[in-house]
Amino acid sequence: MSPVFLSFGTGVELRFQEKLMGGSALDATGVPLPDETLAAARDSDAVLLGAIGGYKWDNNEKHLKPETGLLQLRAGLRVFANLRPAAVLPQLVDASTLKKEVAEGVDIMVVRELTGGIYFGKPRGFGTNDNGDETGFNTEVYSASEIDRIARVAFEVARKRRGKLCSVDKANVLEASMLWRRRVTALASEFPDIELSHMYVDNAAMQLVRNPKQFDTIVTNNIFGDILSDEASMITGSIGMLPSASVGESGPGLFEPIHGSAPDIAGQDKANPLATILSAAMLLRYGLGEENAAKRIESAVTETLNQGFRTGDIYSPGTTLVGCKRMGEEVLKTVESQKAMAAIN
Ligand SMILES: NC(=O)c1ccc[n+]([C@@H]2O[C@H](COP(=O)([O-])OP(=O)(O)OC[C@H]3O[C@@H](n4cnc5c(N)ncnc54)[C@H](O)[C@@H]3O)[C@@H](O)[C@H]2O)c1
Ligand SMILES: CC(C)[C@H](C(=O)O)[C@@H](O)C(=O)O
Ligand SMILES: [Mg+2]
Repeated sequence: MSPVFLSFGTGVELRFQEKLMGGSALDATGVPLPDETLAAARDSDAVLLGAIGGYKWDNNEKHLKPETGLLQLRAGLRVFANLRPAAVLPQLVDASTLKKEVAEGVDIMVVRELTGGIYFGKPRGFGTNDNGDETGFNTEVYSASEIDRIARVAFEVARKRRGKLCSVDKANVLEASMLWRRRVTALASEFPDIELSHMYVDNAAMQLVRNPKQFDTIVTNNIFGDILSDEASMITGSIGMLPSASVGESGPGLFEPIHGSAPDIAGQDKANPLATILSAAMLLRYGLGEENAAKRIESAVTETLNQGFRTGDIYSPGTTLVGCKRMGEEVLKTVESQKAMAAIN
């Protein structure tokens, strides 16, 4: 596709290129992440990713799965730090499955390690044990430097928030977690202003629904971060609300909703587009340093919710049920009217 230019009304002009990955890339090229896509992503200032996956490719061999393409993209861009904010918007308290007094005011940032751990550790594969029984195996492995770099990001993130960092691990059982806890604890002396705590992941999963307000910033490994961020999303009302930003030491960041392709509702105009729209806001903020443009998108989302528009996943009585397309159009309308207001003032 040829580049598309978009004027943003804040003095920001973006040039877009669309590239295939995941199932669409598999169908068109036979691989989930074509070289051309990775090269274009590396050559960009930031990458916005649509959710991948679907039943059609679920039984593919591992190297031909859409998910493998996503892991290759994350690794290829070296975006080891995945920020997943889960904040309960006042307009959506009623959409939370938790009681109002538990959900109200929750504002958590999950800092998930994204390019290491069991997702990438070797050895992995299938085999046969001494009894002739088939096995499947993966390896949870972290190096000290991988832990240090994600912990540093998390301490810095906590510093810009409420100064509390909870490191989540399984150090009562797993060696990789024992090293994790030791390194995070050692780093704490560089951040004396941050209140560091540690929690086992099983307890953290429970505490997130018991009393989520106790959390400010959470730092954890790849797989625990995957699971806990989905859990945290439900406190906010829906996984359809949660954006994410993945960043590395240099190079473009990767911005994507935390949800998947929602194949159970595909083609029904039901999906909530706000997680993706809010990922675009994160792209502007963290990827391009365009804070004003990011705020403009976020306030358009807030305003659209204030006007009462809701997709099915965040619907509550008294609000207006709309589909995915209409929700997107309403956000766009709000951006346009804010742009017009800004031009008048
Ligand atoms: N980053 C990604 O691209 C990503 C993330 C998670 C899962 N996946 C892939 O997506 C596919 C489906 O996985 P899954 O069903 O476990 O997870 P999913 O996140 O796609 O869906 C889980 C549930 O949440 C609902 N949901 C998700 N996004 C929604 C939205 N925007 N609005 C309303 N409801 C929404 C779905 O309808 C479903 O009931 C799989 O192939 C999986 O590998 C991709
Ligand atoms: C699709 C899958 C590879 C991915 C992950 O496990 O990281 C997804 O669940 C996510 O949370 O982005
Ligand atoms: Mg996930």
